[in-house]
Amino acid sequence: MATFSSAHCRPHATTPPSSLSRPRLSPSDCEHRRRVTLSSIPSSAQSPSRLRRSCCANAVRVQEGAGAATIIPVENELPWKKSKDSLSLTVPEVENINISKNESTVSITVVGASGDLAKKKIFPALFALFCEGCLPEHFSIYGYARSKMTDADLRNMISKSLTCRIDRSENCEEKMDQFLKRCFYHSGHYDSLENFAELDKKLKLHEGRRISNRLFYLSIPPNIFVDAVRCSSSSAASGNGWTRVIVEKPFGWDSESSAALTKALKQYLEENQIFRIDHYLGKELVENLSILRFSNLIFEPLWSRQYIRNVQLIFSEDFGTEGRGGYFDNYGIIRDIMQNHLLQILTLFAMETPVSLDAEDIRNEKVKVLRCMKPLHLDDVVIGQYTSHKEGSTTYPAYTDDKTVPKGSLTPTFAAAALFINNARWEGVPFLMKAGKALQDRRTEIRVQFRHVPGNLYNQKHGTEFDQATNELVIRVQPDEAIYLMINNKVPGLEMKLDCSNLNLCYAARYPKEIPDAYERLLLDAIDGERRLFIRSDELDAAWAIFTPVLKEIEEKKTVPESYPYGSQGPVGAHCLAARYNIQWGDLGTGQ
Ligand SMILES: NC(=O)C1=CN([C@@H]2O[C@H](COP(=O)(O)OP(=O)(O)OC[C@H]3O[C@@H](n4cnc5c(N)ncnc54)[C@H](OP(=O)(O)O)[C@@H]3O)[C@@H](O)[C@H]2O)C=CC1
Ligand SMILES: O=C1O[C@H](COP(=O)(O)O)[C@@H](O)[C@H](O)[C@H]1O
Repeated sequence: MATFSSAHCRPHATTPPSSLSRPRLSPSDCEHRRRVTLSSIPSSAQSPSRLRRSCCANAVRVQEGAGAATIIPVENELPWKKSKDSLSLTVPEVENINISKNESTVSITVVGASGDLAKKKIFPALFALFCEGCLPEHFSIYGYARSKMTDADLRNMISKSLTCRIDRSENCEEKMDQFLKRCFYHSGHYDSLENFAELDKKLKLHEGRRISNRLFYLSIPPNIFVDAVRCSSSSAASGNGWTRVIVEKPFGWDSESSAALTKALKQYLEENQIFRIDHYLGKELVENLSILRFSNLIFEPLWSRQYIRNVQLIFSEDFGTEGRGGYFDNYGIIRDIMQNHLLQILTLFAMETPVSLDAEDIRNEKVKVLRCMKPLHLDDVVIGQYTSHKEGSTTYPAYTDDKTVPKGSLTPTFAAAALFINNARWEGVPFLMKAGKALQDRRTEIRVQFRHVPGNLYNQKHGTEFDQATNELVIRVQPDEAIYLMINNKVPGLEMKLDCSNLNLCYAARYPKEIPDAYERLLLDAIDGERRLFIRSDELDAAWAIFTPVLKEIEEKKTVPESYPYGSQGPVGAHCLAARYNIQWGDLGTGQ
C-alpha cells in the first residue's frame, strides 16, 4: 500500500485557475469574501445577519442591545472603504475632524492583554486583518489587564509577535507602525466598575461622535469571566452601537458549572452578544467540511451508516503541557479538546443539510446531532498520561514532572472514546475520538472508513490485508492541510495486482497562499456579527450532557490513567477500544 506523507504535499508547478492563483489576500479580499458569502445566500433571505452580510455593512447597521436586533438604514456609510490617510491619524487629530454622526467605529478591547493567548494569537490576528484591509476604517485596539504598562509598552510587547503576511514589495514596517498607532493600553482590575469606567472614557475619546461599536475579547482565566463581563457591560458598553463579548473556553467544567456560567453571563448580556469561541471552527478545513459535503454530489449519498463503517476524529500533539500545567491539570484532555474541538467537528460532519447558511439554521442542525448522542460512559473510554522518555541524550519529562502539576495527579493527558449518534443516518456507526499530548506527531484529522465492497471480486489480488483495502477519506485539518481519498487501483503492469493509492488535494500545492489563522476568521466574524462559527448556549448544554457522566465517573472512581511514554503512539488501551468495534486507527496504519 502506498504511504502518504507530507512530502506529497510540496507545492508543484500546477497553476491553479487565475481566480485562485492569488498568492495572498489583497486589501480587497474582505469585500470579496463578503460577496462570495452573499452569492450563496438566497435573495429572499431577510434575517438581520443576512442583511448585514449582503450589504457589507454599508447600507444597514444592526444594533444589538437589550432585546431583538433592529436594523437602521445608514446613508453614505462606507465603513469598509479605506481612506489611506486616515490610517496614520493619532487621537488628537481624530478629534479635530468634523466627524459625522453617521460614521461608525469599532473598538476592540483585549481583556487580559498581558497574557499568553493575547500575545500569541489575538494581536497577531488583528494585525493580519489590518494588513488584509479587513478592519473597518475607524477602529482602535485596547489592551486591558492589571499589569502596569504604558501604550508604548503594549506596542512594544505586541510588535514582538507580529509577522508580516503582506507582499515583500509593500512596506511591512510602515504597516506595523500604522497598526501599532491604533493600539492603546489601560491598566485595571477585572472586577472594578471604576477601572472599566476609565476605559470607557478613553474609548469615547477615540470614538468621538461616531456610532460606537465595541468588542470585548475575554482572554483571561475562566474564574474571572463573570466579573469582567459585569464590569465591562455596566461601565463600558456602547451607548449607541453594538456591544459584543468573545468568551474563551473553557465554558465551565461540567453541565452544572457551564449552566451557571451561562446564567451569570446572561444577567449582563443577551445571548446574541455572547460569542463563545472554539478556534477549531475557524480552521480552514473545518470550515470546508460543509462545502465538501453539501456542494459535491458524490459525497452526500455515501454519508451515512449504509456506506460508512466508522469515523475517526484524531487530535495529537508532539509536545506536553509545558508551562500550561496549572490550567491543564484542572481540566484534562477530555475537557480541553474532546468536549469542544473534536465534538464541534463531529457535529459539522454528521449534521443534516441546514435550511440555509444562516447561523441559526446551521446551529439548529448541530444541536440536533448532539441531542441524538448517547452520554458517554467509562466502558467506552480509555484514558492515559504520559511518562518520561529518554532518547539518546535527551530526556523528555513526564506530565507530573511539570512543576505546575501536583504530584501524583491523575489528570488524563490522553483519551480515546467511542461515541454513537442514535439517529436514522448514523445509528450503529462508531465515531471514535482520540486526543493526546506528548505523542509521536502533531496532527488533527478526520478519517472516514467506508464499508467493504460486497462480494469483492479482487480480494485475492491485494498485496495488503483485505480490511485495509476499503476506501478511506482523510480530511487533514493540520498540519499540511489536505483532503485525500484512498482508493484501490491496479498496479501498472502485465500482472493483475492491486494496491491502495491516494486521490489527493494538497492545499499547499493547489492554493499557494498562506491560510489565515483561525483567530483571524473568528475575530472578523465577531466584528461582522456573524455567529455561525460560535457556540450557542443550547449547543453547549448538549455537549456537556454527553461528557459530564464520564467525567464524573472518572473523578469519583479515581480512575488511574494508563501510562504511555512521551513521544509514543499513546496507550495500548486505545487499540483495544478500537478493536472492540473491529476498527484500526487510520493514523497508525500503513497507509496514513
Ligand atoms: N493560551 C492558549 O494557548 C489558549 C488559551 N485559551 C483560553 O484563553 C484564556 C486566556 O488564556 P491565557 O492567555 O493562556 O491566560 P493567562 O494565564 O496568560 O492569563 C491572561 C491574563 O489574565 C491575567 N490573570 C492571570 N491569572 C489571573 C488570576 N488568577 N486573576 C486575575 N487575573 C489573572 C493576567 O494578566 P494581569 O496579571 O496583567 O492582569 C494574564 O496575563 C483562558 O480562558 C484560556 O483557557 C484557550 C485556548 C488556547
Ligand atoms: O484549545 C486548545 O488548543 C490547543 C491546540 O490548538 P492548535 O490550534 O494549536 O491546534 C491546545 O494545545 C490547548 O491545550 C488547548 O487548550
